[in-house]
Amino acid sequence: MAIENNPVEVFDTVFNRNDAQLSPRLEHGTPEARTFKIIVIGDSNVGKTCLTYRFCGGIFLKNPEATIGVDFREKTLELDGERIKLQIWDTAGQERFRKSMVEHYYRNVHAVVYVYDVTSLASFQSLPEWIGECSRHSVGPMVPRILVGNKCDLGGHREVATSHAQRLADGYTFPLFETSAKDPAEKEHVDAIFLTLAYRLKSHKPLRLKQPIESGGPLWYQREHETATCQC
Ligand SMILES: Nc1nc2c(ncn2[C@@H]2O[C@H](COP(=O)(O)OP(=O)(O)OP(=O)(O)O)[C@@H](O)[C@H]2O)c(=O)[nH]1
Repeated sequence: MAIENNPVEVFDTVFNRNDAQLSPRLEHGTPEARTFKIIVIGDSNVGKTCLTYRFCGGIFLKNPEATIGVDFREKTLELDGERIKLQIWDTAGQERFRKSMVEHYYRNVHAVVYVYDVTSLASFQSLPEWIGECSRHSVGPMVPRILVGNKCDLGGHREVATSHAQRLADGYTFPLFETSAKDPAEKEHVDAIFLTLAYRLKSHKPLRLKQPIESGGPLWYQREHETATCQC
């Protein structure tokens, strides 16, 4: 659900419904999918909207408008024979678009994706503030989180070294992914971000770190013996 109108109207139409209403019942006879709410947060312009579009729709949005309040997308996955629905809340990076709705982002959150832009040191330096904001809004320490460095296709303009990001991620014990919403070859890595969270939420098991697929290539994490198919 893209929210493009007056934020106040949007607030009324979306947020005054409870989570059950946000996850409509499936047709009779279809197994109900377990639903998890994932919020995607980080500075404006880091690519939060493009990452969620790449995962949910398989496309790259060239000229997305700045998110006002929140955009809301869903994707249903079948993981090891179980239907899992991810409600992905793409939140506004700009403070002026966040104020009235911030409490609602953090209500009943199951997982968090923190995004920075590898070509913007400032967006990386903001991460502790975003992480602190989650804590201030009672997102508990057991809520799975992932750190994502986006825009890896712009390698020549990189301002955040992988080693630097890895140190931060290790300090918080979050997995780190580096990827690009733009590069179609990176789609698998974008999917891996959300699938990693989906498996974690489904099983309540800790994430297990494995070696990056190619040394020097994008970092991502994979769980053994797990396969997924997506139903859009
Ligand atoms: N080169 C490159 N550009 C990207 C990538 N992801 C997003 N962009 C561009 O970065 C700009 C911002 O992308 P958005 O997805 O709107 O960023 P956002 O974080 O959602 O921004 P807000 O809605 O303001 O919070 C757009 O011009 C995108 O086309 C990427 O992986 N590589």
